[in-house]
Amino acid sequence: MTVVTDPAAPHAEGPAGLSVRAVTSSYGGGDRVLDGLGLTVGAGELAAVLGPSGCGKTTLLRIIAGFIRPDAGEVALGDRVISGPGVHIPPERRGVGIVAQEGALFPHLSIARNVGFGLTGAGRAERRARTAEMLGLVGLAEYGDRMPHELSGGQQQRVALARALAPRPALVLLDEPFNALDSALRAGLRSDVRAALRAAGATAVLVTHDQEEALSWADRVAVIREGRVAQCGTPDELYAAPADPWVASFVGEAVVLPARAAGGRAETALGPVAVAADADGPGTVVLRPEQLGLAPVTADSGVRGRVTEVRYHGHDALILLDVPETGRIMARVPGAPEFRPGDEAAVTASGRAVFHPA
Ligand SMILES: Nc1ncnc2c1ncn2[C@@H]1O[C@H](COP(=O)(O)OP(=O)(O)OP(=O)(O)O)[C@@H](O)[C@H]1O
Repeated sequence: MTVVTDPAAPHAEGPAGLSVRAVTSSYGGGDRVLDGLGLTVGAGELAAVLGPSGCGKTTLLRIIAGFIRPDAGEVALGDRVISGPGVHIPPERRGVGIVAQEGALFPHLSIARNVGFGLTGAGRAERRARTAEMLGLVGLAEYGDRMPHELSGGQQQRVALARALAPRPALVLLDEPFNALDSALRAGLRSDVRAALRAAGATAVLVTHDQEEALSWADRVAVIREGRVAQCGTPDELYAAPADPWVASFVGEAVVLPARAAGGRAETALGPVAVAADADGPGTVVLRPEQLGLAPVTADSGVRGRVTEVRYHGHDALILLDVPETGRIMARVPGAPEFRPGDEAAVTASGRAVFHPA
Protein backbone atom coordinates (compact mmCIF):
# COMPACT_ATOMS: atom_id res chain seq x y z
CA MET A 1 0.00 0.00 0.00
CA THR A 2 1.66 3.20 -1.10
CA VAL A 3 0.21 6.65 -1.20
CA VAL A 4 2.25 9.56 -2.32
CA THR A 5 0.98 13.03 -1.67
CA ASP A 6 0.38 15.52 -4.43
CA PRO A 7 2.53 18.56 -3.65
CA ALA A 8 0.48 20.71 -5.99
CA ALA A 9 -2.60 20.16 -3.85
CA PRO A 10 -3.51 22.93 -1.42
CA HIS A 11 -2.92 20.68 1.60
CA ALA A 12 0.85 20.35 1.10
CA GLU A 13 1.60 22.83 3.83
CA GLY A 14 3.39 20.57 6.26
CA PRO A 15 2.34 18.86 9.48
CA ALA A 16 -1.20 19.20 10.80
CA GLY A 17 -3.05 17.77 13.77
CA LEU A 18 -5.30 14.73 13.26
CA SER A 19 -8.82 14.46 14.69
CA VAL A 20 -10.80 11.26 14.45
CA ARG A 21 -14.29 11.83 15.82
CA ALA A 22 -16.82 9.12 16.67
CA VAL A 23 -15.83 6.92 13.75
CA THR A 24 -17.86 3.78 13.22
CA SER A 25 -17.04 1.18 10.62
CA SER A 26 -18.12 -2.31 9.62
CA TYR A 27 -17.27 -4.45 6.63
CA GLY A 28 -20.25 -5.28 4.43
CA GLY A 29 -22.78 -4.50 7.14
CA GLY A 30 -21.25 -7.03 9.57
CA ASP A 31 -20.30 -6.39 13.19
CA ARG A 32 -18.84 -3.00 14.05
CA VAL A 33 -15.06 -3.09 13.73
CA LEU A 34 -14.74 0.51 14.94
CA ASP A 35 -17.36 1.63 17.38
CA GLY A 36 -17.47 5.39 17.88
CA LEU A 37 -13.69 5.70 18.00
CA GLY A 38 -12.18 9.10 18.84
CA LEU A 39 -8.53 10.08 18.67
CA THR A 40 -6.64 13.38 18.59
CA VAL A 41 -2.99 13.77 17.61
CA GLY A 42 -1.39 17.21 17.90
CA ALA A 43 0.62 18.75 15.04
CA GLY A 44 4.20 17.52 15.28
CA GLU A 45 3.25 14.76 17.70
CA LEU A 46 4.32 11.13 17.30
CA ALA A 47 1.45 8.87 18.30
CA ALA A 48 1.13 5.10 18.44
CA VAL A 49 -2.06 3.11 18.01
CA LEU A 50 -1.62 -0.07 20.00
CA GLY A 51 -3.96 -2.99 20.32
CA PRO A 52 -4.32 -6.75 20.07
CA SER A 53 -4.78 -8.50 16.75
CA GLY A 54 -8.20 -7.82 15.25
CA CYS A 55 -9.04 -4.77 17.40
CA GLY A 56 -9.36 -2.53 14.32
CA LYS A 57 -5.95 -0.83 13.99
CA THR A 58 -5.58 -1.46 10.27
CA THR A 59 -9.18 -0.46 9.64
CA LEU A 60 -8.55 2.85 11.39
CA LEU A 61 -5.42 3.41 9.33
CA ARG A 62 -7.32 2.67 6.10
CA ILE A 63 -10.00 5.17 7.06
CA ILE A 64 -7.46 7.90 7.82
CA ALA A 65 -5.65 7.16 4.56
CA GLY A 66 -8.94 7.25 2.64
CA PHE A 67 -8.98 3.67 1.35
CA ILE A 68 -12.29 3.01 3.06
CA ARG A 69 -15.13 5.29 4.09
CA PRO A 70 -16.44 5.13 7.65
CA ASP A 71 -20.14 4.39 8.24
CA ALA A 72 -20.32 7.40 10.55
CA GLY A 73 -18.05 9.97 12.16
CA GLU A 74 -15.45 12.36 10.85
CA VAL A 75 -11.72 12.57 10.18
CA ALA A 76 -9.98 15.96 9.94
CA LEU A 77 -6.43 17.11 9.31
CA GLY A 78 -6.01 20.52 10.88
CA ASP A 79 -9.30 22.26 10.16
CA ARG A 80 -9.83 20.32 6.94
CA VAL A 81 -12.40 17.49 7.05
CA ILE A 82 -11.12 14.64 4.85
CA SER A 83 -13.80 12.03 5.69
CA GLY A 84 -17.28 12.65 7.00
CA PRO A 85 -20.91 12.87 6.06
CA GLY A 86 -20.90 13.78 2.36
CA VAL A 87 -17.12 14.29 2.31
CA HIS A 88 -14.52 11.87 1.02
CA ILE A 89 -11.22 13.36 -0.12
CA PRO A 90 -9.42 10.73 -2.23
CA PRO A 91 -6.24 9.23 -0.73
CA GLU A 92 -3.86 11.02 -3.09
CA ARG A 93 -5.26 14.44 -2.14
CA ARG A 94 -5.21 14.01 1.64
CA GLY A 95 -1.61 14.97 2.24
CA VAL A 96 -1.04 11.64 3.99
CA GLY A 97 2.20 9.70 3.45
CA ILE A 98 2.32 6.00 4.25
CA VAL A 99 5.16 3.73 5.24
CA ALA A 100 3.94 0.18 4.76
CA GLN A 101 5.07 -3.03 6.48
CA GLU A 102 7.60 -3.74 3.78
CA GLY A 103 8.93 -0.66 1.97
CA ALA A 104 6.84 -1.22 -1.16
CA LEU A 105 9.44 0.67 -3.20
CA PHE A 106 9.05 0.75 -6.96
CA PRO A 107 11.53 -2.00 -7.94
CA HIS A 108 12.38 -0.57 -11.36
CA LEU A 109 13.19 2.95 -10.09
CA SER A 110 16.44 4.08 -8.46
CA ILE A 111 16.38 5.07 -4.80
CA ALA A 112 16.48 8.76 -5.73
CA ARG A 113 13.59 8.39 -8.17
CA ASN A 114 11.59 6.48 -5.56
CA VAL A 115 12.06 9.34 -3.10
CA GLY A 116 11.26 12.02 -5.67
CA PHE A 117 8.25 10.16 -7.07
CA GLY A 118 5.61 12.20 -5.29
CA LEU A 119 7.16 15.57 -6.08
CA THR A 120 5.20 15.94 -9.28
CA GLY A 121 4.49 19.64 -8.92
CA ALA A 122 8.12 20.57 -8.34
CA GLY A 123 10.70 21.62 -10.93
CA ARG A 124 13.65 19.37 -11.66
CA ALA A 125 16.18 21.25 -9.52
CA GLU A 126 13.77 21.49 -6.61
CA ARG A 127 12.92 17.82 -6.85
CA ARG A 128 16.60 16.88 -6.88
CA ALA A 129 17.35 19.10 -3.87
CA ARG A 130 14.40 17.78 -1.86
CA THR A 131 15.33 14.18 -2.70
CA ALA A 132 18.91 14.75 -1.54
CA GLU A 133 17.65 16.44 1.62
CA MET A 134 15.34 13.52 2.44
CA LEU A 135 18.01 10.88 1.72
CA GLY A 136 20.35 12.82 4.02
CA LEU A 137 17.67 12.92 6.69
CA VAL A 138 17.40 9.12 6.75
CA GLY A 139 21.18 8.63 6.57
CA LEU A 140 21.30 7.36 2.98
CA ALA A 141 22.84 10.33 1.18
CA GLU A 142 25.15 8.09 -0.85
CA TYR A 143 22.49 5.62 -1.98
CA GLY A 144 20.49 7.62 -4.53
CA ASP A 145 21.82 5.79 -7.58
CA ARG A 146 21.25 2.30 -6.24
CA MET A 147 18.26 0.12 -7.02
CA PRO A 148 15.92 -1.09 -4.25
CA HIS A 149 17.12 -4.71 -4.43
CA GLU A 150 20.64 -3.51 -3.62
CA LEU A 151 19.53 -2.28 -0.17
CA SER A 152 18.88 -4.19 3.04
CA GLY A 153 15.36 -4.40 4.46
CA GLY A 154 16.13 -1.72 7.03
CA GLN A 155 17.58 0.61 4.39
CA GLN A 156 14.50 0.09 2.21
CA GLN A 157 12.30 1.14 5.12
CA ARG A 158 14.35 4.33 5.49
CA VAL A 159 13.84 5.05 1.79
CA ALA A 160 10.11 4.46 2.22
CA LEU A 161 10.13 7.02 5.03
CA ALA A 162 12.10 9.51 2.91
CA ARG A 163 9.57 9.04 0.10
CA ALA A 164 6.64 9.54 2.47
CA LEU A 165 8.18 12.73 3.93
CA ALA A 166 9.36 14.29 0.66
CA PRO A 167 6.08 16.03 -0.29
CA ARG A 168 5.78 17.61 3.20
CA PRO A 169 2.69 15.63 4.16
CA ALA A 170 0.24 16.79 6.79
CA LEU A 171 0.47 13.32 8.37
CA VAL A 172 2.64 10.22 8.10
CA LEU A 173 1.06 6.83 8.80
CA LEU A 174 3.39 3.98 9.67
CA ASP A 175 1.78 0.56 9.34
CA GLU A 176 3.83 -1.85 11.49
CA PRO A 177 6.91 -0.74 9.54
CA PHE A 178 9.45 -2.69 11.58
CA ASN A 179 7.71 -6.06 11.51
CA ALA A 180 9.73 -7.67 8.77
CA LEU A 181 13.05 -6.91 10.47
CA ASP A 182 14.93 -8.93 13.06
CA SER A 183 14.90 -7.61 16.61
CA ALA A 184 18.49 -6.28 16.66
CA LEU A 185 17.81 -4.13 13.60
CA ARG A 186 14.37 -3.09 14.79
CA ALA A 187 15.48 -1.10 17.83
CA GLY A 188 18.06 0.88 15.85
CA LEU A 189 15.75 1.60 12.93
CA ARG A 190 12.95 2.55 15.30
CA SER A 191 14.99 5.31 16.88
CA ASP A 192 16.38 6.46 13.51
CA VAL A 193 12.86 6.72 12.08
CA ARG A 194 11.75 8.62 15.14
CA ALA A 195 14.68 11.04 14.84
CA ALA A 196 13.96 11.63 11.14
CA LEU A 197 10.27 12.32 11.83
CA ARG A 198 11.21 14.71 14.63
CA ALA A 199 13.72 16.50 12.42
CA ALA A 200 11.01 16.90 9.78
CA GLY A 201 8.56 18.13 12.44
CA ALA A 202 6.11 15.51 11.15
CA THR A 203 2.82 14.46 12.70
CA ALA A 204 2.87 10.68 12.68
CA VAL A 205 0.74 7.71 13.69
CA LEU A 206 2.45 4.36 14.16
CA VAL A 207 0.24 1.29 14.16
CA THR A 208 1.63 -1.59 16.18
CA HIS A 209 0.64 -4.56 18.33
CA ASP A 210 3.99 -4.42 20.15
CA GLN A 211 3.60 -2.61 23.47
CA GLU A 212 7.31 -2.15 23.99
CA GLU A 213 7.56 -0.54 20.57
CA ALA A 214 4.64 1.80 21.28
CA LEU A 215 5.89 2.83 24.74
CA SER A 216 9.47 3.45 23.66
CA TRP A 217 8.63 5.25 20.42
CA ALA A 218 5.60 7.47 20.86
CA ASP A 219 4.83 10.73 22.65
CA ARG A 220 1.31 9.45 23.15
CA VAL A 221 -0.22 6.00 22.85
CA ALA A 222 -3.84 5.16 22.10
CA VAL A 223 -4.72 1.66 23.27
CA ILE A 224 -7.52 0.21 21.17
CA ARG A 225 -9.81 -2.50 22.42
CA GLU A 226 -12.68 -3.86 20.34
CA GLY A 227 -12.91 -0.81 18.11
CA ARG A 228 -12.72 1.84 20.82
CA VAL A 229 -9.95 3.76 22.53
CA ALA A 230 -9.56 2.10 25.92
CA GLN A 231 -7.04 4.73 27.04
CA CYS A 232 -4.93 7.43 25.42
CA GLY A 233 -1.98 8.90 27.27
CA THR A 234 1.76 9.32 27.52
CA PRO A 235 3.68 6.05 27.84
CA ASP A 236 4.29 6.89 31.48
CA GLU A 237 0.59 7.53 32.19
CA LEU A 238 -0.37 4.21 30.59
CA TYR A 239 2.15 2.27 32.62
CA ALA A 240 1.72 4.06 35.94
CA ALA A 241 -2.02 4.78 35.79
CA PRO A 242 -3.76 2.28 33.52
CA ALA A 243 -7.47 3.06 33.14
CA ASP A 244 -8.57 -0.48 33.94
CA PRO A 245 -7.12 -3.94 34.63
CA TRP A 246 -7.31 -4.87 30.93
CA VAL A 247 -5.14 -1.91 29.88
CA ALA A 248 -2.80 -2.69 32.77
CA SER A 249 -2.32 -6.25 31.56
CA PHE A 250 -2.01 -5.27 27.90
CA VAL A 251 0.50 -2.47 28.48
CA GLY A 252 3.30 -4.23 30.31
CA GLU A 253 3.12 -7.09 32.75
CA ALA A 254 0.62 -6.66 35.57
CA VAL A 255 -0.28 -8.33 38.81
CA VAL A 256 -3.99 -7.70 39.38
CA LEU A 257 -5.24 -8.55 42.89
CA PRO A 258 -8.61 -8.25 44.61
CA ALA A 259 -8.39 -5.53 47.26
CA ARG A 260 -10.32 -3.43 49.74
CA ALA A 261 -9.29 0.20 50.04
CA ALA A 262 -9.64 2.74 52.85
CA GLY A 263 -7.60 5.71 54.08
CA GLY A 264 -4.95 5.56 51.34
CA ARG A 265 -4.26 1.85 51.80
CA ALA A 266 -5.56 -1.27 50.14
CA GLU A 267 -5.52 -4.66 51.80
CA THR A 268 -4.48 -7.44 49.42
CA ALA A 269 -3.49 -11.08 49.73
CA LEU A 270 0.13 -9.85 49.62
CA GLY A 271 -0.42 -7.39 52.47
CA PRO A 272 -1.26 -3.68 52.46
CA VAL A 273 -0.20 -1.40 49.57
CA ALA A 274 -0.45 2.39 49.22
CA VAL A 275 -3.26 3.67 46.96
CA ALA A 276 -4.84 7.06 46.23
CA ALA A 277 -6.31 8.74 49.33
CA ASP A 278 -9.85 8.72 47.87
CA ALA A 279 -9.82 4.99 47.00
CA ASP A 280 -12.56 3.32 48.96
CA GLY A 281 -14.30 -0.04 49.19
CA PRO A 282 -13.84 -3.26 47.22
CA GLY A 283 -12.01 -3.40 43.89
CA THR A 284 -8.71 -4.48 42.39
CA VAL A 285 -5.18 -3.15 42.58
CA VAL A 286 -2.64 -3.27 39.79
CA LEU A 287 0.96 -3.86 40.75
CA ARG A 288 3.87 -4.12 38.34
CA PRO A 289 6.15 -7.19 38.67
CA GLU A 290 9.04 -4.97 39.79
CA GLN A 291 6.96 -4.06 42.88
CA LEU A 292 7.03 -7.64 44.12
CA GLY A 293 9.95 -8.74 46.25
CA LEU A 294 11.12 -12.36 46.61
CA ALA A 295 13.19 -13.70 49.49
CA PRO A 296 14.23 -17.11 50.76
CA VAL A 297 11.57 -18.64 53.01
CA THR A 298 12.15 -18.36 56.76
CA ALA A 299 10.08 -19.38 59.78
CA ASP A 300 8.26 -16.02 59.83
CA SER A 301 7.72 -15.60 56.08
CA GLY A 302 4.20 -14.45 55.27
CA VAL A 303 2.87 -15.29 51.81
CA ARG A 304 4.82 -17.99 49.97
CA GLY A 305 4.83 -19.06 46.38
CA ARG A 306 6.27 -21.91 44.33
CA VAL A 307 8.40 -20.83 41.36
CA THR A 308 7.04 -22.34 38.12
CA GLU A 309 9.16 -20.56 35.50
CA VAL A 310 12.17 -18.25 35.27
CA ARG A 311 12.59 -16.01 32.21
CA TYR A 312 16.08 -14.56 32.26
CA HIS A 313 16.55 -11.37 30.21
CA GLY A 314 20.15 -10.47 31.13
CA HIS A 315 19.43 -7.13 32.84
CA ASP A 316 16.63 -8.73 34.87
CA ALA A 317 14.53 -11.86 35.16
CA LEU A 318 10.80 -12.46 35.27
CA ILE A 319 9.87 -15.13 37.79
CA LEU A 320 6.46 -16.79 37.62
CA LEU A 321 5.07 -18.21 40.85
CA ASP A 322 2.00 -20.07 41.97
CA VAL A 323 0.77 -18.47 45.18
CA PRO A 324 -2.16 -20.19 46.99
CA GLU A 325 -3.61 -16.81 48.09
CA THR A 326 -3.44 -15.09 44.66
CA GLY A 327 -3.00 -17.65 41.91
CA ARG A 328 -0.27 -17.19 39.28
CA ILE A 329 1.76 -13.97 39.69
CA MET A 330 5.04 -12.68 38.33
CA ALA A 331 7.93 -10.81 39.91
CA ARG A 332 10.74 -8.96 38.15
CA VAL A 333 14.10 -9.22 39.87
CA PRO A 334 17.29 -7.41 38.82
CA GLY A 335 20.31 -9.34 37.58
CA ALA A 336 20.66 -13.10 37.77
CA PRO A 337 17.77 -14.84 39.56
CA GLU A 338 18.51 -16.69 42.78
CA PHE A 339 15.43 -18.90 42.41
CA ARG A 340 14.80 -21.87 40.15
CA PRO A 341 11.61 -23.66 39.14
CA GLY A 342 10.37 -25.71 42.08
CA ASP A 343 11.88 -23.38 44.73
CA GLU A 344 9.71 -21.79 47.37
CA ALA A 345 9.97 -18.00 47.89
CA ALA A 346 8.48 -15.47 50.30
CA VAL A 347 6.54 -12.80 48.38
CA THR A 348 6.01 -9.18 49.44
CA ALA A 349 4.56 -6.13 47.67
CA SER A 350 5.81 -2.56 47.96
CA GLY A 351 5.25 0.90 46.48
CA ARG A 352 2.08 2.49 45.28
CA ALA A 353 -0.65 0.63 43.41
CA VAL A 354 -3.44 1.76 41.10
CA PHE A 355 -6.88 0.98 42.56
CA HIS A 356 -9.92 0.28 40.39
CA PRO A 357 -13.23 0.09 42.27
CA ALA A 358 -15.37 -2.98 41.65
N1 LIG B 1 -11.84 -6.62 4.24
C1 LIG B 1 -12.45 -7.10 5.32
N2 LIG B 1 -13.68 -7.68 5.25
C2 LIG B 1 -14.30 -8.15 6.35
N3 LIG B 1 -13.81 -8.08 7.59
C3 LIG B 1 -12.59 -7.52 7.75
C4 LIG B 1 -11.85 -7.01 6.64
N4 LIG B 1 -10.69 -6.51 7.09
C5 LIG B 1 -10.68 -6.70 8.44
N5 LIG B 1 -11.82 -7.31 8.83
C6 LIG B 1 -12.20 -7.66 10.23
O1 LIG B 1 -12.20 -6.48 10.99
C7 LIG B 1 -11.65 -6.71 12.28
C8 LIG B 1 -10.51 -5.73 12.54
O2 LIG B 1 -9.49 -5.98 11.59
P1 LIG B 1 -8.18 -5.08 11.51
O3 LIG B 1 -7.35 -5.61 10.37
O4 LIG B 1 -8.56 -3.65 11.47
O5 LIG B 1 -7.48 -5.39 12.90
P2 LIG B 1 -5.99 -5.15 13.39
O6 LIG B 1 -6.12 -4.59 14.75
O7 LIG B 1 -5.25 -4.35 12.40
O8 LIG B 1 -5.41 -6.61 13.45
P3 LIG B 1 -3.91 -7.13 13.17
O9 LIG B 1 -3.06 -6.59 14.28
O10 LIG B 1 -4.06 -8.62 13.25
O11 LIG B 1 -3.50 -6.64 11.83
C9 LIG B 1 -11.25 -8.17 12.32
O12 LIG B 1 -12.27 -8.88 12.98
C10 LIG B 1 -11.16 -8.56 10.87
O13 LIG B 1 -11.48 -9.91 10.70
